[in-house]
Amino acid sequence: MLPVISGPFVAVARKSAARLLLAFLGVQAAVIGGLVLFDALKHRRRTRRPDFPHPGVFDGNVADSAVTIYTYGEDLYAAMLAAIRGARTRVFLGTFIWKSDATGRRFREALADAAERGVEVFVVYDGFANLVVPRAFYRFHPNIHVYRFPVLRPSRLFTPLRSTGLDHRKLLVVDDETGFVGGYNIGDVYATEWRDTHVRINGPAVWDLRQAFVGVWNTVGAVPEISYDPPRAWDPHIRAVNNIPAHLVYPIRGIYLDAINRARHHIYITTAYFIPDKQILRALLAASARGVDVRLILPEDSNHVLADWLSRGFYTSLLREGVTVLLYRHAMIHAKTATVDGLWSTVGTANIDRLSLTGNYETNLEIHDEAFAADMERIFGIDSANCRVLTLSEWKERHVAAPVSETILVPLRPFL
Ligand SMILES: O=P(O)(O)OC[C@H](O)CO
Repeated sequence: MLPVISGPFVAVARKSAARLLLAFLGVQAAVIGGLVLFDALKHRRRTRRPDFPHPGVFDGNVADSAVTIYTYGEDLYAAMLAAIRGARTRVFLGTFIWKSDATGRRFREALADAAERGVEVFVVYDGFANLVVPRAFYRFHPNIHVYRFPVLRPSRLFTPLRSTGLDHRKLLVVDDETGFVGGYNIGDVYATEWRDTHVRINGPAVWDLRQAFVGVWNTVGAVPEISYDPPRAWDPHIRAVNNIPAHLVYPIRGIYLDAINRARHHIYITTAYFIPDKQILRALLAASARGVDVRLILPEDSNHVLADWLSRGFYTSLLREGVTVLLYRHAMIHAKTATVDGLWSTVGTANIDRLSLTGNYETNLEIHDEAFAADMERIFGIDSANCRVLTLSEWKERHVAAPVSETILVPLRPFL
């Protein structure tokens, strides 16, 4: 029989554990403060060049739908605004970030003009992501139906934490004929200073994006309810895959895992924030170990210092297993894309981190088409030319404070 430990021993043990935890949290806070300060100082010397490569606009077809890939904000926004200005019946727009700058105003005005001429307009934007934007900016034309995704929902106190996500999607659907989805939020900085990827669809596959918008609109109780529209086709070559926290479904993580585990030749991933969970990391390492050419494009310095440091905590195991880590330089790369074996592609709103893969509302396209994958790989090649290849020997020589900081930040991985 095990001895029963109780009384003063338990109290002392509890006190020591609490002290240790507090000390660790203090060290963690100090490390984060130090990194933020270090980053701010580095920021002054960091060169951001507007002349980073713009891979261009790529037109093609997937099954019966026309698909265009955009890789530069100004080109994309021009196409989105043209679609809104040409709308005849209905516009659905969802965005995570909507800045109150010139670009933000252009979208607001185009939507107001559409509503003025009788087009039904539905808008969703995320409350948390736009906390810093004055509320007055979101005073829309009175005929526009608006849903501000709430920062706090009291009803969520009675539902599982995992069902409370942010709306991280960037979606536009016009007249059920034209749809857009990808990494671009709405704002000036994204128009010219960030490298990102978005896709436009014309044709039957737009139904998927319509359903992505309408399904969540109705699920969260936005008004008025939008009627269901049955699909005109069901094409396995292109489909939208939706994370819907309210339904506790997160299939985007699943399509990534399946595609990585199926890879035989190569995996090319571009992601703004790389904080994979154990299974995604293991799948990538296993692919590399079986001879698959695994390449990751990540920002050398993103706009989130903490995300960068958490990401760096994975570099040693990636490099040891032969994964090629390509660090995008002199501009932020915000794309969320991947191709596998020149056959499978995904483009969407989900980063490879927990927030996206197990937390937020997200929409990714999953595309099985060689010509589309070839265009995506052309883009990957152009982006690679703007990257620095990180080597294991260089990584091992980083300042001794770096691995210590990376280790101290490990417990934060599940939160980002
Ligand atoms: O959450 P994302 O991927 O849309 O990125 C947003 C930017 O980080 C804004 O700071």
